Amino acid sequence: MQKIPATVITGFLGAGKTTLIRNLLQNAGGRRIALVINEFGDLGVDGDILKGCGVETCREEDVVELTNGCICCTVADDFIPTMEKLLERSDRLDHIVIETSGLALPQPLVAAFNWPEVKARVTVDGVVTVIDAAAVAAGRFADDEEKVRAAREADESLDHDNPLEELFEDQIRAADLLVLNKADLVDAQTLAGVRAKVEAEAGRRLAVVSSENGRLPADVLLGLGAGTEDLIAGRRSHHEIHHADGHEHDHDDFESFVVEGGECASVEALTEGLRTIVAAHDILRLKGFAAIRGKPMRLVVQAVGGRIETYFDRPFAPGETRGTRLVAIGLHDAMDRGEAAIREAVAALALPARAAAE
Ligand SMILES: Nc1nc2c(ncn2[C@@H]2O[C@H](COP(=O)(O)OP(=O)(O)OP(=O)(O)O)[C@@H](O)[C@H]2O)c(=O)[nH]1
Repeated sequence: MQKIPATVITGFLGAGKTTLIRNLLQNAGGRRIALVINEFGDLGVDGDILKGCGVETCREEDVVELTNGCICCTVADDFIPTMEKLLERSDRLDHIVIETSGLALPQPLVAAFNWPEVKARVTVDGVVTVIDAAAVAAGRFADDEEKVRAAREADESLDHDNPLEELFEDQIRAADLLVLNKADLVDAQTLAGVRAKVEAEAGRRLAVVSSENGRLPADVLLGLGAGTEDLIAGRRSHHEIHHADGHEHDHDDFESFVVEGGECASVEALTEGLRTIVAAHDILRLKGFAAIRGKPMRLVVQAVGGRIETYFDRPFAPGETRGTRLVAIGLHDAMDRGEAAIREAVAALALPARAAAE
């Protein structure tokens, strides 16, 4: 029996994984693709967006959402049973695509393909790591070396591990293909610099392509034939190197919560308000849905750092609450400190209830 190929799409929060998958589904050339989507945070935004993308070959039953924690930590409880269920109808599947959460370490997930139940039937076609070229160029994943040096001088015992930097490096190390996405936001020279940086980080030769909005032919993303489950032991993460004692990997460094508010006056008012909130509280990622007075459609809201995008995707369903629901993700300390203020500020963006009802 031929094994079903599975592609793991990974990359940091907001790098463009869902956008790339959406494009892939629209250009799948008739392939029947099942999607497994894992998100950090309790709001299934990516699944909701992909289910609503209107691609005929992507049926609702082919999209499985895993929102019960980060996929790399719930492999046994969630991922293996999900794969087994998908395989029950494998005769109708050409490919499986797995979108990890932006905070996942790909290594434990890929290693899970060596579990006998899965290994007999599926092979990892490749790990595709999506990189936000603009964020790399802006230094989001690198420490300010001057600051680190000063902090170390002040306290020699300081254990330097920037969680963003580590995750970024681990996701690159796991890759068979690197996608330098958001190429539209940087110039050619900057893109070349980003490429050199990630190639150096990978420490081995691997394919690198650039993209705008994840637009790449399906043949570039699928059919790598890497068999990554057999290679992953040689691509160890920082975590595996530092915690060989079996210490559980968790996501203590990051935190997420869902914030809610009422209808807003306009897209501009909402966007400006959110921009201020994101900056004031160092929110890394904010995404979800909102309602604008007088507009029957639901507004999708996507913030990656200070860059905010919105679009209306579908009418509110009868009985569906018209309001703002956003998942906010950031470093644990910043989010803990800011939670009450963030909730209050998002709630304050809404029109007074009476005006909203008018
Ligand atoms: N300018 C620009 N924006 C992009 C590009 N790719 C994605 N985006 C935007 O970046 C934001 C995040 O994109 P997503 O595809 O949701 O990113 P993600 O990696 O799935 O995010 P998480 O699942 O939250 O980790 C959205 O507003 C996208 O429209 C690109 O190539 N250029």
